[in-house]
Amino acid sequence: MNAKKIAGEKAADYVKDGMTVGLGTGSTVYWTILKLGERVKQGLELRGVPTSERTRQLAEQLGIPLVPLAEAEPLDLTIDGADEISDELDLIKGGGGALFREKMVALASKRLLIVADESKRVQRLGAFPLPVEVVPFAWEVTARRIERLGCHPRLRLADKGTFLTDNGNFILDCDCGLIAEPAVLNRKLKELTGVVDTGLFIGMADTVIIGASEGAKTVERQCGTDA
Ligand SMILES: O=C(CO)[C@H](O)[C@H](O)COP(=O)(O)O
Repeated sequence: MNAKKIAGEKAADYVKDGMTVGLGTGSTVYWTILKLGERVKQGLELRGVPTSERTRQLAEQLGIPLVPLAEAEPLDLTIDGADEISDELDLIKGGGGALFREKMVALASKRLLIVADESKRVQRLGAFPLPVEVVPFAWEVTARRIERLGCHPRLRLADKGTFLTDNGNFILDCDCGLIAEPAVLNRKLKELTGVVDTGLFIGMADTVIIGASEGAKTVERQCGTDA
């Protein structure tokens, strides 16, 4: 069976009546949103906060009531996918290009629940190129600054030209090698003018649900491991 589906559907069990929930982006949380759509049709009271235009469209098609982030804080829970999950439950996100809104919504939430298949678990982050959202103005200059931090940025392309985020920005996919100190790298990147945000989510995930054909495994953040 589809491991992403198993993890995604399991996460929907965490959503209780009356909750305000951040709805993540990607092919794993897709299954969560589908399940929530079914439950809303059966009477579940839920307010969703989408993390991308793609997710907004899906939720609207399913009849999930949506609310702008500015009117929703604090959210009870956000459910989202990830591109890499370390042993410390630090994450690389942004493979789908939604990292900025995903981070905004997750930071406004009491709890962040991540859904993924086993392939996303790593000992150390960095095999997956780190997505960094940058403003388009003189992006090459920002890329050069990132290069000086020891990363190799590559401009993300789409079918027709440069990939644009929902915020109208570019994504630089940065090969930084295996990242020894994710919090330090995150801080250095965020200090650069031109960088909007990075796909490093440090100390943010509370719970991870890993799907596998034999079922879903849940991993909770250990107290005291926050960055
Ligand atoms: O960060 C993301 C989008 O910006 C996604 O959550 C991440 O790419 C995982 O996606 P998928 O569940 O499709 O593997």
